[in-house]
Amino acid sequence: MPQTLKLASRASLLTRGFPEIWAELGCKAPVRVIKTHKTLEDMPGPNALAFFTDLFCKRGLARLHELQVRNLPLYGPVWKASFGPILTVHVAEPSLIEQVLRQEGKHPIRSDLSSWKDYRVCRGHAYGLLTAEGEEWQKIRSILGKHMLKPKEVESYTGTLNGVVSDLIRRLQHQRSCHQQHVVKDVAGEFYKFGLEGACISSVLFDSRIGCLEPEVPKETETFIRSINRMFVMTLLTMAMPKFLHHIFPKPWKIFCESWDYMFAFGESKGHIDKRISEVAEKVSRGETVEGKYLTYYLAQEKLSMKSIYGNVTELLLAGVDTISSTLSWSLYELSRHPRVQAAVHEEITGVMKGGAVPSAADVAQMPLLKAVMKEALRLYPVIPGNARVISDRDIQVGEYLIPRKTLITLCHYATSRDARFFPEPDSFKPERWLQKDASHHPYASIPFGVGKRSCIGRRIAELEVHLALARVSAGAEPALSPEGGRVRPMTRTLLVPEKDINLQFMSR
Ligand code: HEM
Repeated sequence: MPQTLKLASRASLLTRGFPEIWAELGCKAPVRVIKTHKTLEDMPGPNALAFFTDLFCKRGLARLHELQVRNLPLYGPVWKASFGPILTVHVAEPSLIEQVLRQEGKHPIRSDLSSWKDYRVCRGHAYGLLTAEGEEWQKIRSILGKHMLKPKEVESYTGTLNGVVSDLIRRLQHQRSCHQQHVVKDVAGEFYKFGLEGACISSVLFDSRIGCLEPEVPKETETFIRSINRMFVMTLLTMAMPKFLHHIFPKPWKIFCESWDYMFAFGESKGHIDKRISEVAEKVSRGETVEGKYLTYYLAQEKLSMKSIYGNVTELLLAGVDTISSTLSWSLYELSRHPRVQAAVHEEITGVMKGGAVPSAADVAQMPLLKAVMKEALRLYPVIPGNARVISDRDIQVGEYLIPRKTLITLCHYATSRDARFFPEPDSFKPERWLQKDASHHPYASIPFGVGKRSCIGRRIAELEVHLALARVSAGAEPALSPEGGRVRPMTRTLLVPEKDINLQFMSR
């Protein structure tokens, strides 16, 4: 009974107002509505020991995305869990994710507990757009946003990107010619190199090529990609470990720092940035017009310090590699498993690219099914399965809970994008669902690029890059699962990536 009363009083609306005073003044008493909320204490969730056991003893770190799906029916759409020293509130309902994002404020914070930031502080490196906060973030965002978010600006990268796609096609042809059954092993590995060479990376950032897609891949490219992988593996581990454990078990933090060291050194030591900036400065001083678009140049134009430019370039390099690779790998993997969809996509592409081997951005705009393939791949395999927000200046209401300021809030995108209420047959690859107007698609159920001020700044470049590559690869060859390849599932490595190699057979059309 006391418990019932307690709950009733929490959930009820209390009205008070000293009516006699208002009556004396000849007015009607205002109704003051005081809404009470549930607190963190009332929130359900796995106990710390169970969660810890799940994470460290049952390969839970790699299955974090699955835990989202498992916990939703157990605890409801909002639950709390301790991730090492960090208490995090999980939100797994689109309307509540929307509620969080609508309250994120002027300078949204993704996570203020990141080991990424600790590393930068430790080494004296500057923050880039991914890690910067407040006014600093706003400044970089508005410089880069001018060139990365405007459709017309992004379209102008088409030629450069198509050049990189041509190299990718040559590289895939070379790889498959080395195999009797035309199999390309570990396509994600190939698309890593494509990501690194592509879009904002070498061409767009440096306006020069770095040879990732040559038959002989430069050693430093391989090391750079390996460093990204190792850094992502160590990110969750170093965040989940309380800081004092870094001294007792130093290896994860050491590997984490060494990986970042290499990534920072990559841009600097190769001299791309300095070389390009001084070339441009010389041209400007001679009164010549500067051609070629690359983001480093714009950052330098705005008089950002070299330290800040290195920080940004390193983070942009990083942001464009796994994301592009995973999206392309899953798209082709699912097309290989669904020959009927593949045939329809091929018909669409050849209908638009009549006779022409290289599509333009305008051509891609006429390929709704191809674009739906990318959307569906990102719904099933969102590269960032659980994004985060920290609202630092005030408590916010999320559903029936009042979340104290500075709480880490995990947005469970993997769970919402596999929720049958919003996507019937949620585990099936059905790109056509994006072509129908369906009221059940809540706009926040599948948001692979995030929404709002802090959403992915590379979205338009990434979409163009993936669409151009998918169109060319699908036009020229028929991807199929390699005879020995089985089902490939996703795993969390901070980002969602294929658990094992995806090996695809490419038969010429
Ligand atoms: C399919 C590919 C991609 C996906 C799915 C993706 C997804 C995301 C997501 C979910 C975020 C976090 C958004 C948020 O917190 O609300 C993000 C942020 C970001 N992405 Fe991407 N991304 C992709 C490709 C790229 C590329 C190619 C670049 C580089 C050109 C890039 C650069 C960034 C940057 C710099 C941020 C941080 C933005 C900020 O904090 O203001 N992304 N991305």
